[in-house]
Amino acid sequence: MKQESAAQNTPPASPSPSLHLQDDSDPQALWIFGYGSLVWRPDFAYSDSRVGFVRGYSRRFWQGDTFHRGSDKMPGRVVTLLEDHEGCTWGVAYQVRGEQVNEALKYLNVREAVLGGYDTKEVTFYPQDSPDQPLKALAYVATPQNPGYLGPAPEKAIATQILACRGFSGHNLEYLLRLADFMQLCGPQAQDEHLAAIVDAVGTMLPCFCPTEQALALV
Ligand SMILES: N[C@@H](CCC(=O)N[C@@H](CS)C(=O)NCC(=O)O)C(=O)O
Repeated sequence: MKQESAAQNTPPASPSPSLHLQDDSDPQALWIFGYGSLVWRPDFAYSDSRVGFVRGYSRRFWQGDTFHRGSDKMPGRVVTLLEDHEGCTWGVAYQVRGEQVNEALKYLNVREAVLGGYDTKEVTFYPQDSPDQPLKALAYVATPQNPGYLGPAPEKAIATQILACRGFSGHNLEYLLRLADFMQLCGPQAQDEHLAAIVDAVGTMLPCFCPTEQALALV
């Protein structure tokens, strides 16, 4: 999906991201952008949510995961954001307010940073229903410097890895298919060729891995 070059806000790391990301309309509010498991399992209290996208980033299954969707011996693959001037990544932004802000940040620090190797980054989020009114949001991004980063691989190899891995939050295939389901719901304007190629590769390999009824039991 071609996008005009996005002005990318890359703020310095901030120990209190909410100071940089306050919602002008509600200083107590903070928006958190989810583009992977946060899309279907935020698991923190929030006051509002919007489907939409961020420009200047592409989603990639380039982060290893040895806890939620994999193990030390067989790391799974989960998503991160890659800076890409022509990129556009769809997801969900959640608004947290008042007490919810610290609760969400404490929870996500453990889930994303401590257990997942993600770091926080300020992004500009465009709500699907009002792209002319973008919002500042906090995103959790796994950079190449984090120890769990796996980097690029052919989509077929990524599919093979996903089919073989599971962790404390479930099978890696569930992670892939729930994200693919979300993208279907976003409509035809939401494209993710990387995700679609991995889903296609899984579809061609799944019958070789196990009969359909066993495959359905995986997720
Ligand atoms: N930060 C991305 C990716 C988050 C993600 O998938 N993180 C993993 C940590 S490795 C996770 O929370 N997994 C929980 C699960 O797989 O259910 C997002 O905003 O959704």
